[in-house]
Amino acid sequence: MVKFTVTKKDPVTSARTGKLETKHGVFETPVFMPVGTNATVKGLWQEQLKELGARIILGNAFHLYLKPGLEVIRSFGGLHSFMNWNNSILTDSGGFQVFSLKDKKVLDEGVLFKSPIDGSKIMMTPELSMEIQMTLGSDIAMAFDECVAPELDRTYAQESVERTTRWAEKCLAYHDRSQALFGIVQGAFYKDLREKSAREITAMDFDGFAVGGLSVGEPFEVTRDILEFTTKLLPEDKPRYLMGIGTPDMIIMAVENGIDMFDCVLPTRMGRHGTALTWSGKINLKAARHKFSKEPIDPECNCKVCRSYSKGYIYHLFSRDELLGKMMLSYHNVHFLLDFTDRLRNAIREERFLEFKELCTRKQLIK
Ligand SMILES: CNc1nc2cc3c(cc2[nH]1)N=C(N)NC3
Repeated sequence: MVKFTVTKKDPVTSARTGKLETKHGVFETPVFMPVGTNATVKGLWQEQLKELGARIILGNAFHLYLKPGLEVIRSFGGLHSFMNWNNSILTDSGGFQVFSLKDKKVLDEGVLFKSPIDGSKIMMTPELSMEIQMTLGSDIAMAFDECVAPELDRTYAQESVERTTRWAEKCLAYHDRSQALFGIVQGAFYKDLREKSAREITAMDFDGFAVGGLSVGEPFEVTRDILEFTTKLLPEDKPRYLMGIGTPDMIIMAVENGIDMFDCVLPTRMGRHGTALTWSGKINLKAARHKFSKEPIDPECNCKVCRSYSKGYIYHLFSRDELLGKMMLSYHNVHFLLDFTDRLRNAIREERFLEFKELCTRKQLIK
């Protein structure tokens, strides 16, 4: 179970702060959740995540079911002890991952696909997704949903919303509620389908609600328009989670519309490719202009990397494709987003949300 309370509402926008309690601790929202797909946030040790202040991370039912598999996870007594992480974990249901596979068959009882690991045939059903997440023992599990490519026609999008609703009912029927269970609202970019999905999903007894199917390459204005419309249809007293976002402009837009939780692979993925998030925008540490730089990545950042290492040194590490460069940027980027979210939360608490948004615009952190 999770206990969620709204602690402060912004007087002008739908932004709010809250407190979310799981059996692995209490943390404040809005909260950024680093993604740890294969039981690791790539490039960081659990101790580093802790020192950065990460209070909840993501795991993934699909990936962990394929490897190491339920037998291993069960023998360790669940994901927390397997990876020695005793803060909170939210596990995604596999909905998004399965739909990213090219050769799959969507049936009413679930999705038939070939394991990308050994080619074996697997039928991922709502029940199996629940079984996996209960075995993982995460604090928050996600319903098994169908994520459709936005360009699919409206007819298919409607069928998909109906399937997601039926699968949500099956998840609730099967789940033993030993962990919190969140529903996911779909509907692509059709407001009437978003309304239908939100009405059907929020009528069910979920502990929180996610908005799925956004930030999949659509223009920022489309994301904002659909998000603003959909979030207003979600209950105020339960956590609202926008899946898969994590750049400053998306975070500000999501929180302004009343979102409490968000996750993204970007900080570590960008880190591995040499891009650093800073308070004056992104910089590419593979660019030769940094070769002689004695400066930190970001003079406004107080993370361990910025306190001890220069851009010239990190440029060198990337020029030799050294592991340490990737690890340092991953560390810095996760710190940046956690720190950004902390400052955003404080701004809401002190009724300075729009001022903070204005500051981010001036710094060209957001459009
Ligand atoms: C852009 N990234 C992203 N969008 C998502 C959307 C979803 C998701 C994960 C995502 N990650 N997981 C689901 N179970 N459904 C919707």
